[in-house]
Amino acid sequence: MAEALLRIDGLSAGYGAAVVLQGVSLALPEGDTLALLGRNGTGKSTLIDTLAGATRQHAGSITLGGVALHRLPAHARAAAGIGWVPQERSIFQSLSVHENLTAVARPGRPGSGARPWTPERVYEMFPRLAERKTHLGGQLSGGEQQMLAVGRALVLNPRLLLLDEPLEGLAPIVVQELLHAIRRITREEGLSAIIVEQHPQAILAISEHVAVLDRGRIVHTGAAAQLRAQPALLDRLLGLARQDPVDPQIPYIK
Ligand SMILES: Nc1ncnc2c1ncn2[C@@H]1O[C@H](COP(=O)(O)OP(=O)(O)OP(=O)(O)O)[C@@H](O)[C@H]1O
Repeated sequence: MAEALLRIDGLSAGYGAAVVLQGVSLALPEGDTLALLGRNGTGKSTLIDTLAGATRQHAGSITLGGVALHRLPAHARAAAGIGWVPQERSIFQSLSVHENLTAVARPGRPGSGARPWTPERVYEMFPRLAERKTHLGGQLSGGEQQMLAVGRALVLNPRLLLLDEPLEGLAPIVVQELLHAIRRITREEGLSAIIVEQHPQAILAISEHVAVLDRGRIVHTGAAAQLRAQPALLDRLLGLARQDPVDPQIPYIK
């Protein structure tokens, strides 16, 4: 891929002495979205967490816009351009929605040309959050907490958004709302993203690229549209029995 924003080379990482990811190499061009797929326990969250600096890296390099991310501690990675929405959402339960956003907001990136993300822009994207500005994080529904987690990552004005199972456990109507928002953020606003999801069709529909992990190694990379058009291959890569329909309850974005 030409002009990669993110480049991962020979990455091995895990927890303590345990190595989960082995020899992972990937590249992502600026403005594109990568769907990161794989069965349960294959290392998807470990890869996202490693980009955010929350695991132990044993080997390899990660560069973001030419900056050697792997040399930076976790707390410095937001300033380097990582906007992380972890699987457990991690919003501040005892702060209001507005305080959650203002507590972490950073100014836009000079020279990026992109309209900076502010709490007000997050409210435009998620009107439900605007209505609940003064509510505490802990009082929100699961869907609202996820919207707030995405909003908190956006106000960091990142170069790369990392979304770990953003649709997990949400009602179909909220899934649809979030999918539309994620598509706006990545397609219309052009923010680069890596999205881990258990609902492959939904996420392939809004991604340019796909990578599939199996037992900590990349077993497939390519165009998301191409894999989406090959359900048998997709099922095989995800270890699904052929007769299992892929996420039938999720309304897809066409
Ligand atoms: N904090 C941790 N300490 C030790 N091992 C862990 C930790 N988190 C995950 N693992 C192990 O790392 C491996 C990969 O887990 P990971 O969560 O990255 O998989 P995943 O593909 O994201 O799966 P899922 O879809 O279930 O979230 C698993 O064997 C898991 O048990």
